[in-house]
Parts: sequence; C-alpha cells; structure tokens
Amino acid sequence: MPQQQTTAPVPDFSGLWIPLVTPFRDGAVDHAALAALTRRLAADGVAGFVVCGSTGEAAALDEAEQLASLDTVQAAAGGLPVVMGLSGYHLGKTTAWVRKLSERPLAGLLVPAPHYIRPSQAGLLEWFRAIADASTVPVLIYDIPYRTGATLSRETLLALAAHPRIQGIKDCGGDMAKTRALIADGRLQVLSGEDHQIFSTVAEGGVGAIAASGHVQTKRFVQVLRLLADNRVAEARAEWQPLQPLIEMLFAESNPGPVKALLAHVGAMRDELRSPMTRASDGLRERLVALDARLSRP
Ligand SMILES: O=C(O)C1=N[C@H](C(=O)O)C[C@H](O)C1
Repeated sequence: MPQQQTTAPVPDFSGLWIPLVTPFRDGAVDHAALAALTRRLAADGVAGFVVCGSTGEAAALDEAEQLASLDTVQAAAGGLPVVMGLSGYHLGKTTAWVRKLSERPLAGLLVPAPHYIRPSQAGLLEWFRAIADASTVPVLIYDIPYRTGATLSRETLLALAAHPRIQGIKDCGGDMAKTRALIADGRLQVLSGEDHQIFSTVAEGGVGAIAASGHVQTKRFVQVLRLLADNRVAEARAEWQPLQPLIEMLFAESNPGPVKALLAHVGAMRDELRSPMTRASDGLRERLVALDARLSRP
C-alpha cells in the first residue's frame, strides 16, 4: 500500500501583497470601504492581502475589530490568499491569539519580534519557535528592527528557517548582505517589506513584496513584479523608475497617513486615522495627488 503523503505543500508567497489600510468612518471600521478596496485590488492583479499589518493600524484595533476586518477581507478577496498580522510582547497571550487565528483559513501569519523588550538572539529564537509551534498555518517572519527595537541576526534567521512552519520573511531589516544570505540559503521565501527596495530584492531572487504603496498605481507595481519574474529586467526597470518619487512621497510622513490621503482623494474611503496616527499634511496631499495624476496619464 502506498504511504500516505504527510508533507504540507509549500505555500506560494510570490508577487505583490497589499498590507491593507483599515478605513474608518466616524471612528468605526468602515467595512464597506474595506471590502470595495479589497475587490478593486484583487481585480488589479495583486497576489494576496495582509490584514492587520503596520499599515492597517492594527495597534489601534481591538481583537473583535481585527477579526471582523479579517472576515471582511476574506469575503471580498475572491479566493486570493490572506495573511494576518499580529504583534505583542507577552508570549502566552500571543500564542493564545495565534491558536485562535489558526482556526481560520489563512495563508499565513505575519509575526514580528516582540517590541520594546529587546531580547537576546536566544530569546528571539524561543519567541518565533513557540509561535510557529502554536500555529497550524505558515509563519512569515516580519523583520523590522526600526519598529520593534530587536534585530534578528543572520544566524538566528537561518536557524528559524529550519522550522517547518516558518516559510518566509517580510524583509525590512535594512541589511542587503543578510537579505542575500537568506535568498542564497533558499529555505525562506524572501519578500521585500521596504517599498523602495522592491526592485533590488526581487531582482536578486526575492519572490515578491508586501508593500503599502501598492494600494495606488497597483497595476504598475504588479507589472514590475511580473516582468522581474520573467527575467525582463530592462522593461521592469522602465516601469519601476517612475514609481520611485511616489514611494518617497508615500513615506515622507508616517505610513499610512499619505496612502490614506490619496485613497480618500479618489473617494475610496474617508481620510481618517486613529490617534496617535495622523492624517498627511495638506502640502504632501497636494503633491501626492499631482504626482498620482501624472502617473495615471496614458
Ligand atoms: O503594513 C505593512 O506590512 C508594511 N509596513 C511597512 C511599514 O512599517 O510602514 C511598510 C510596508 O510598505 C508595508
């Protein structure tokens, strides 16, 4: 009798993933706007969605709001995969949340190092292993030292790559040598988490990006990644170069203020954030609107 196959298929995290903003209306999550945004992005060719990333202002959402946002996105995503972001620094509470989220049909969990407490590399190994053990869905490491205060070393990341549930990394580490080592190692799917590094990371062998800027000019971002996947580097560069000033402007003030300002300008949502995150300044909004209009001309 043939042996039963027990190895889970390797999930595919390639392409452009959107870490969705959370639209608000008069202080509450605007589910109608979130669903409409998800449907538009799916039609524009994105590979999947991240709910409750940093761009989603997850820190300002309670658990019920996070789960309701996830439900809205999963219902509107047209079958595209959805990853859920989480964060914390209390291991017991975080693993309990991971177990609860694992009951959902998720493509993965996006997990940063615990913020504020700055554990050792051994402590970081324990954190990610405990979370991956608690999860029944794939885990993507969210390496973002400038937000968490904890730097994951190359050795730690390579050790974590041995865990069967840890399948990828959203790389905001700011260390191209580390990025290259992970790509060369080949066990983790490397996604750029820094919008201005999408081209270089994917050209060097990364599989894709999780990029807030992809909320706007979506088809162009999708096209850059498709061309790179086809090794059409010169054509990809021609699509990529006009996007760079846009990315610069979208991060000139705290994300997601600028991207929400632009989405509000086209009527996709209200220009509303939860404190302490704030709206983009009027000057930046005007410059963004003008640049987006120029990029939208055929
Ligand atoms: O929400 C995310 O995931 C992203 N976060 C980065 C940030 O920390 O601002 C930016 C990236 O585009 C996506």
